Formats: sequence, C-alpha cells, structure tokens
Amino acid sequence: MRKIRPDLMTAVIAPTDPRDLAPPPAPASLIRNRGPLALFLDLDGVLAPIESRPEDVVPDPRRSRLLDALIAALDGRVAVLSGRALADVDRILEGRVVPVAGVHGLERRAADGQVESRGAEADVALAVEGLTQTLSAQIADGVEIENKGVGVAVHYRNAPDRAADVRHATTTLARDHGLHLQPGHMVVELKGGDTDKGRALAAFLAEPPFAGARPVMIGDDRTDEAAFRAAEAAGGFGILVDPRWVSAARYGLADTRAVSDWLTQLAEAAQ
Ligand SMILES: O=P(O)(O)OC[C@H]1O[C@H](O[C@H]2O[C@H](CO)[C@@H](O)[C@H](O)[C@H]2O)[C@H](O)[C@@H](O)[C@@H]1O
Repeated sequence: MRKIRPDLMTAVIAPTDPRDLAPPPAPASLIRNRGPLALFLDLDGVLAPIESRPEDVVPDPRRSRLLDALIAALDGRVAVLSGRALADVDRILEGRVVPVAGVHGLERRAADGQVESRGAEADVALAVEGLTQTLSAQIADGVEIENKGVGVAVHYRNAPDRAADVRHATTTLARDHGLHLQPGHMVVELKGGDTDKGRALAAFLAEPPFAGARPVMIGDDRTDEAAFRAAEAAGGFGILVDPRWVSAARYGLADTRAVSDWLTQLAEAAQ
C-alpha cells in the first residue's frame, strides 16, 4: 500500500490552529463604522491575570480607572459576566460595574441595580459538605473549595496531581444532588441551576442601556463560548484571550495586557 507522508497527513487532518485568530479591529474603526457597542467582559483571565488562588485576585486602581472610562465612554453599556459570586466581583472591581452576571449567570444584577438569583442553594450546601468530607486529604494537599452559594468551585491549580480525584468527587456529588457540572481553568464547578453566560448576555441585551447595541464579548475560558455565540447571534462578535481551542469567537488577543491595551484604545475612541 502507498505510504502517506506524515507531514501531509497533519496538513489535511489538523483543525484550524486556534492561534491563527486575527486580532480584533482597531477600536476607532469599530466606533466609526459599526454603531453603538455594548461591552461584555469576563473577569479572571481577561480583566485580571490568572493567580494561584481565587483570593489572590485583588483590586487594581488602574483597572478600576479603565472601567470608569469605558462606562463613561459607552454610556453605561459595560457588563461583567463572571463565574465568581456577585459580591466577589464587586470586591475585585471595587463596585465599579453595576450590570454583573455572577456564578455563570445564576446571579444577575441589572443596570438598574435589581438583583435576581436563581439556583438550588440548599443542594449546593449539601454538595459542599460532601466535597469537604470526600476531599479532605486532597484539601490538605492544596485543593480549594470555593462556596458561591448557588454554585461551588473545586480548584486543583495548587494540587494538579489531584485532578482525577476532584473530577471523580464532583461528578458523583453533582449526580447525587442534581447539580450541573462545569469544568474550567484547573477547576470543576457544580452549579445549582442550568444557565450560562450566553443567556445572561441576551438578558442584558434586552434591557436598557444595552438594547440595540452591537455586543462585543471578551473571554478566556470554555465557559465563555456560550456568550461568544450569543454575541454573534445578536450581530456582534467574541474575542478569545490566549486562544487554545477552535472557538465561536471571531478574534483573539494574546493576554490580559493586550486586553487592557485594546480596552484603553476603545475608551479613548468612544469618548
Ligand atoms: O468567569 P470568570 O470571571 O473568568 O471566573 C471563572 C472562575 O474564576 C476563578 O477561578 C479562576 O481564577 C483563579 C484566580 O486567577 C484561579 O486561581 C483558578 O484556578 C481559576 O479557575 C474563580 O475562583 C471561580 O469561582 C470562577 O468560576
């Protein structure tokens, strides 16, 4: 049988290299040609670099000033879509952003300050108890449990060799308590309800001051894919930070520094 050269096989089989995602258009041209924009921002890995532990992410006056400038320049059309709890987002962003979806959309505070929270808190509390018992040895090794009320995250960034134990325990407890399983950056989360950042983005877009604007979503995790798709469906687009997979995002940026530069240009162009 004729042999196929391995280098040619790769060329045919390999998917599009995610790192080929083009950078987003220059903000000045977006503002000039595309009408009003609405900005949707993920927190960890986008507004803040990834740190060893969730509590290591702290307020940053430069970031807060940038958010102030964006909110003013875009007439309030800036929302944060995070996996963190609302209170934790407020701690890190010093309360600068009112429209925030927390715990991947299970909590949502609208631009008028009204908060809605849906999720089976009691079931999550039972799962937290179960996880704390089942993973006591792994917790001693560095696994961290982050209780977010309507969800719980089990982090293994500081104990990567315990990843399989974490996956096994979270899968079992999700099944036992009817919770939704969601993997992320060195973390497995259990959610007390079935929603996602895409639905949160769509809910914001149906309300003032976001209604009628073209959504731009910036995210860095697989949990942001639903929001990239929602942004595309509404005539906007997504920007994936540090692209490592084939994404629904149309553009890519290398890291949080590139995000901050692009957002700074956007705030200046939109003034
Ligand atoms: O949607 P996000 O705002 O990006 O939130 C996703 C999760 O972020 C946090 O965990 C991640 O960031 C930590 C700090 O950099 C890092 O130590 C951890 O390994 C990451 O998974 C947060 O703690 C989670 O609750 C969020 O769901």
